[in-house]
Amino acid sequence: MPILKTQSLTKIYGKDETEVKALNNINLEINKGEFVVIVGKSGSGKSTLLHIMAGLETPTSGDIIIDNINISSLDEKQRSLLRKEKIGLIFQSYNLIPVLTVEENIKLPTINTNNKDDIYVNELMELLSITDRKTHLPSQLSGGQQQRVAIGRALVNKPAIIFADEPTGNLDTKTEGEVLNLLKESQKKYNQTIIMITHNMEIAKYADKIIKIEDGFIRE
Ligand SMILES: Nc1ncnc2c1ncn2[C@@H]1O[C@H](COP(=O)(O)OP(=O)(O)OP(=O)(O)O)[C@@H](O)[C@H]1O
Repeated sequence: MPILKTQSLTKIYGKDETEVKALNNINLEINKGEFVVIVGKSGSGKSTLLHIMAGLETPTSGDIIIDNINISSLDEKQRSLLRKEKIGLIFQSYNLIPVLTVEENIKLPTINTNNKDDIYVNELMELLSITDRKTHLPSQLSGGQQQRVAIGRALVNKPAIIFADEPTGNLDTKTEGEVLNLLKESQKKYNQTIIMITHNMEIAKYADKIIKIEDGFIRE
């Protein structure tokens, strides 16, 4: 069953001589529980596609359907609620809140939800090996530890879909392996869908589906 579909998705930036067609008529179907990677050269449209599928940017035309809901038909408030409930986001820049501790950063997406599962927060911190840093601030952590906090924050609401833009781009090989294993464990346990941009063909090998983009077009 598809959890996410795109229909004739097109994104045009700029106008006239500065016009860039970043996405051209993209039709995709991604099933529940799939691990999907998006590959393609720099500037091919990967981030644009990921941001639009995650509801962070609007397409110029076309639709995104998540769990049978056409997100184009939602207003910003409804879209933000859907993101909170169904989507986890992991970016290369960690976007942690500097004045909040590790534990508070992880719990941030649970504010204003009924999700008050402290046992799961503790379990996540254990899995991420950051329990002993839970009262630390992001500035007191290494890059890899900060990324693990960002992953904890993305997973805390047990989202149906996790969007990740090169989540291991800044990590050493060992931490990269740990982070990927953690994501895969979570994916299996909660039947989550992972949609990840990567330049790393080793990661792409583990994917159920590879989406290749070239100049805004999907190449099968
Ligand atoms: N806000 C913007 N305004 C104008 N053009 C943009 C904007 N964002 C992206 N583009 C253009 O759209 C195209 C696709 O960009 P996108 O960031 O999606 O590529 P990418 O495949 O993610 O690249 P990279 O691997 O370098 O991150 C590029 O030609 C880029 O210059």
